[in-house]
Amino acid sequence: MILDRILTEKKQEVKLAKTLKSMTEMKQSLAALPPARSLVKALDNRPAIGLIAEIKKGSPSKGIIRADFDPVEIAKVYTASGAAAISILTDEKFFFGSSAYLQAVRKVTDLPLLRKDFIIDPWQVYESRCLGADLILLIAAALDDKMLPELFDLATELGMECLVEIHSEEEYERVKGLPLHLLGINNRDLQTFQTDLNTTVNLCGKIRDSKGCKIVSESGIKNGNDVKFLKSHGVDAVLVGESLMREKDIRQKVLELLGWEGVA
Ligand SMILES: O=P(O)(O)OC[C@@H](O)[C@@H](O)c1c[nH]c2ccccc12
Repeated sequence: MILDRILTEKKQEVKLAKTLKSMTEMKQSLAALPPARSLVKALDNRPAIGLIAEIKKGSPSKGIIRADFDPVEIAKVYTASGAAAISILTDEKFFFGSSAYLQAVRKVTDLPLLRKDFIIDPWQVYESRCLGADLILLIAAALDDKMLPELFDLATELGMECLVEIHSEEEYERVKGLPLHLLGINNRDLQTFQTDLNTTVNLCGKIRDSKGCKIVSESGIKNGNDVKFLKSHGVDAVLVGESLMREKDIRQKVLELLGWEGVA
């Protein structure tokens, strides 16, 4: 499965990266950073559903999604159009991303930034904070029951929030003991790459009563109707990449997703 291939590569990548920059060095530079921004607070402060707009050049299943790709310009449009946060893919090998995109975007927006990568090692949590991330993604399927809480606690200690991603009820059972603030439900099946918004609907029903955390529906969200549908099932925010990246007029698409069509 693709996730196994990605994780094998990621382990190698982190091993090499650790030889180039030490954890001690990163710890020292943390003190100079401004505090991380809270996505939970940003979502609390808005009446409508929150949009986490993703900067995504490509993916393993689709190849290059947006050839004319300028992450800084895209971030400016997202910021000016009402996104609640920006997600930035930093994985190079499979998602055509870069840490440099995150650093560049940090300079042009005050929105919370989610570092979207395969975080499997504490070293990457420090690195994320140093790059300017406010939140990190933790994928339940990529982490065992020892590493998941360890990375979660470390991120919290560094002032960041975690978006904990699940795809099934079994995974929910594994993560529900954490002090979750943001629970991501990935509509994409990583074996088949198919997306099905009912993944969110089905899991939402089970999670809603037992948890006071924000629910973020991720992947395969194509238009304003999809967002309305998810909202009607109690979702607090949506994470959208591809359908924004395929648009010429990104601002218009953000407004459509947020249900403000015609406002601009
Ligand atoms: O491009 P989409 O279908 O709108 O999906 C965005 C986002 O959910 C997706 O990029 C994603 C969700 N979880 C991930 C984990 C790793 C890499 C990527 C992802």
